[in-house]
Amino acid sequence: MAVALQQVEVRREGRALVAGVDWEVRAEERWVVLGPNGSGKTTLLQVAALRLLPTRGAVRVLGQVAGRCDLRRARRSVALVSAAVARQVRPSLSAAEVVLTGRTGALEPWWDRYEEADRAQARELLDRAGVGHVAEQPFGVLSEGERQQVLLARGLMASPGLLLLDEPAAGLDLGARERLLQSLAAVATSPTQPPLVLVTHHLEEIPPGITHALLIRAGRVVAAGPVETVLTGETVSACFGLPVQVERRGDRWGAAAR
Ligand SMILES: Nc1ncnc2c1ncn2[C@@H]1O[C@H](COP(=O)(O)OP(=O)(O)OP(=O)(O)O)[C@@H](O)[C@H]1O
Repeated sequence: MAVALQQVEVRREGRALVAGVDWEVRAEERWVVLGPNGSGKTTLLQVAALRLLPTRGAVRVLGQVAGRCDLRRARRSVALVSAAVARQVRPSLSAAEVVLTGRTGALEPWWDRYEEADRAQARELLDRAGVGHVAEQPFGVLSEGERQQVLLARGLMASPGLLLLDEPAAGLDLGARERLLQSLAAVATSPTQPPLVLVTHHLEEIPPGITHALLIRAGRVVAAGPVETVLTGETVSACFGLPVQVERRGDRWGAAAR
């Protein structure tokens, strides 16, 4: 079991941001977490990333029990790709350095020593994502689409046991989104890659290979399970609070108001 949450609750300023969450992610599963703005998706991802301890409930990630393990060590096996990570990166670092430092989750190349094999792996990850040509460019000048590919490569560089992505396709144009979804699908469909959890607002941003979905509204789980049973008009309407029609076209999803 990669993630096991039992009755997890996170309270801030007297308010429950998430409550009563039971959720299990197995090694072979690839999850999408969907929900409206402010429903608690990022909070839940932070808990699964061992970056946030819940106020109540039990959290076990990759065999480590939160509150009973060395969190700094345990966190190293969980890669988190998010806008918060992107903001921490020094803009003058090259794309290749951003990926390379992902090996240990460092923010500066001088924090660690790297072998030639590490540098080669960073280059290969960028090539595989189709952004090898920006390897020597400063991260700060990259387009949003290139940046997301670099951040995904950085996450994979750590050879994580769990890969968590918070809204990776937000703000991307159609082409950049489709290229990122291709990279994500390659990870999601590979049996040698770790379990993956991807947070999004849009069914159109679900990459091929996603097997399970968790729908959350106002901090509570509306539905969780295999995509075929969870991504229906009824549950997605309940989650977003408006009547929507859900469509599946091949290995892609879509939704529109009814
Ligand atoms: N540290 C905090 N203190 C108080 N409230 C917080 C804190 N962090 C988050 N919140 C609130 O918790 C709620 C859930 O936030 P969260 O970021 O988890 O939602 P989300 O589903 O990821 O939202 P979005 O889709 O808009 O990114 C929001 O109402 C937010 O304002």
